[in-house]
Amino acid sequence: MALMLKNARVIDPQVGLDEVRDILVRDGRIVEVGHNLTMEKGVERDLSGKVLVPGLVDIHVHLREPGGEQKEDIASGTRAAAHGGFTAVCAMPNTAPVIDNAMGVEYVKAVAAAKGKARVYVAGACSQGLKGETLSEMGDMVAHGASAFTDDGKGIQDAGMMRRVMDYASQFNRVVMVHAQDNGLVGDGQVNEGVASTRLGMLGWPAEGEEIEIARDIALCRLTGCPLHIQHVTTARGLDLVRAAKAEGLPVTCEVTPHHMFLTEDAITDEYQTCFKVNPPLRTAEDAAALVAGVADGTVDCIVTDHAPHTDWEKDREFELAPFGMTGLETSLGLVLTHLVNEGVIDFNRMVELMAVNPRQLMRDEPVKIEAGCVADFTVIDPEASWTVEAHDFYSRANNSGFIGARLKGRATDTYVGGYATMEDGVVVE
Ligand SMILES: NC(=O)N[C@@H](CC(=O)O)C(=O)O
Ligand SMILES: [Zn+2]
Ligand SMILES: [Zn+2]
Repeated sequence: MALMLKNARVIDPQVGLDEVRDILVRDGRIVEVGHNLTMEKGVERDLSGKVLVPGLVDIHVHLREPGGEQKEDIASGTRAAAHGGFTAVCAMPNTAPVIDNAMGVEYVKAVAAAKGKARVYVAGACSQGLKGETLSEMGDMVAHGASAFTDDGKGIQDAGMMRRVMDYASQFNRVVMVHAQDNGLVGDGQVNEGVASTRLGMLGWPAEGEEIEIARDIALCRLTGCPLHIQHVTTARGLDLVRAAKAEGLPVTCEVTPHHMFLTEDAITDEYQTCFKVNPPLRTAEDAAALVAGVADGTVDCIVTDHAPHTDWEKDREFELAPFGMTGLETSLGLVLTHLVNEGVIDFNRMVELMAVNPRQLMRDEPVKIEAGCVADFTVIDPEASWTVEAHDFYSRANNSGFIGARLKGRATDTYVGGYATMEDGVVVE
């Protein structure tokens, strides 16, 4: 099938493009990028006033299938992705059962191929059952299509075990993505340790509970040479550690989430809103500002959502008993456009690097460039659309966003995966 996308402002830093262009697609790939293109037969769309970029990729998403389908499943989670403008996501392995062997990888891939509305990269666990004790079947998982490794949700407590994970993983050209959490320091921490934990009278989660593991894993990266990706960095000093590692030339990358950039510990009031209970916790305004600065100066490699859906009945209870996590797929782009691009903190080119180019590279996938021959994965953005985040608009099965009611400017209107629309005019295509 042929597809003609006309008159969008096409932005792609990989090919130095920021101009109005037409794009002709056939059989899932770009055939031509130019002016006044024509075709004989196919679907034509006029995208005047819209911005078209390489399809956005979120490499930190909890799709919850298998085992957590009451929160989300691969069908609903990838619909939320398409609705948020994402053409691909990386599914975290902390499901039930844990994705720690080839069969699990094959299962997620098969369901995604049958029911998904986005490409799904599968991250395999580093350790069996996320227990941090015995290596998972990494080689077998890579042979069956695993794109990266992580024990997300859990920090690997033992440094020797972490060293074995990195030694072993380094032979497969896959990145080890780490959830930096020292259990001895974090314990039953609920919120950031300091003003928030004192004010709310809850157990604190110190910044050091994250920073010490970041420092340790950077040292192990130096020892093993294994590419290391720090997940959801939340503190100024944690980001400084990554900055120094990069300056040293180590293969270290990192990600930040919109909620850690645009919300702080001050959001949690004496109403104890569980939608703000996330792992790692919301930090101080100074930390959030440092993350934004890192996004602007190049220290941060990717913006990810850590989309962590939960049911209303799990979240609607005492703060200490509610699970950690908030959703993000359907608010991420709007938040980044509103708070970073529209404010002039970053431009569209940098946004594309953070949300499309670098994530694909970390998944060891081929680049998607807006040039002939490349895969036709696109995100189309209306930069002028003003909208309010409302739970009833979500395609996700879950409502646990910390941004309900936020006024945003800019959103995805159309999403294309392999030349097929997964969202058109804001509606997910069935
Ligand atoms: N981020 C969270 O608060 N929760 C995640 C786990 C994780 O990403 O560490 C989850 O699986 O719910
Ligand atoms: Zn995590
Ligand atoms: Zn996560």
